[in-house]
Amino acid sequence: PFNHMPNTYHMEPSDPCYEVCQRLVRDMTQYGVCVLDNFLGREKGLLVRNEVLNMYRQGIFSAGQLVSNPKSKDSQTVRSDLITWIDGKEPYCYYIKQLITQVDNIVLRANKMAHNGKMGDYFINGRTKAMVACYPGLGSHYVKHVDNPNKDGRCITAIYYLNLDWDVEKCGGLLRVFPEGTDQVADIAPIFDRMLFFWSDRRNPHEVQPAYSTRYAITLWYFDSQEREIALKKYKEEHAALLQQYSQRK
Ligand SMILES: Cn1c(O)c(C(=O)NCC(=O)O)c(=O)c2ccccc21
Ligand SMILES: [Mn+2]
Repeated sequence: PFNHMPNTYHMEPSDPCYEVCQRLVRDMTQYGVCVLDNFLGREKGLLVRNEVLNMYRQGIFSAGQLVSNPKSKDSQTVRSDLITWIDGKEPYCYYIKQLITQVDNIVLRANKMAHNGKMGDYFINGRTKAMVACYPGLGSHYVKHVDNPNKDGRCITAIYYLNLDWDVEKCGGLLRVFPEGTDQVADIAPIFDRMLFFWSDRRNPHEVQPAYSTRYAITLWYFDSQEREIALKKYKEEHAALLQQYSQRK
């Protein structure tokens, strides 16, 4: 979806997104994580938040995974995250689509302006749909994991948080990142209008700690063109082999 961007992209320092893109390149290169606060500004942030709340009220979110709570004897299940995937063309996602376009522009420009024309040695040429996630409180959480442990093509995770007046002491829901190669952890509160980027691979295991208020976020995963191409090829070969086996069954 990026062909609308001219290839030879030259960024004017006057361009408002210039310093944001510089920040992104610098932080990703140095830490592999980048936090940008007041990303859209309050007014636009609230418009995006309202769209997500309306989606939730309309029951558009599919039932999240049920995590049976091993600790409780009555095997009560703690409902975990609720998610829905959108491409932004849906009628009720006008402002979410604007957010997505804004993030696309920044990631693309950052990728192009990085020293050797690539950020983190990736060439970004696509992304997933947007995953809108809701943790319905009640201790719902997400266990420690790596987004892309096996080279499925995703190189950058981009998360936009929508939670007004979020107090981690009261509400929990902290994102804890365990950057590879250090004992230091990065604790990121899912506060309103905060944009977060991090490398999707094994460099950044992370967990969502139990949330006690409703916690909303919108996630985009950006693809490295080469890694994605190889992953798709492998996927097609595995698929063909499975069909072959199946068609030969007695
Ligand atoms: C709901 N949710 C997630 O919240 C995260 C995740 O890491 N979130 C980090 C965060 O919200 O701060 C995920 O990585 C994830 C992956 C697949 C399906 C659902 C998922
Ligand atoms: Mn994750």
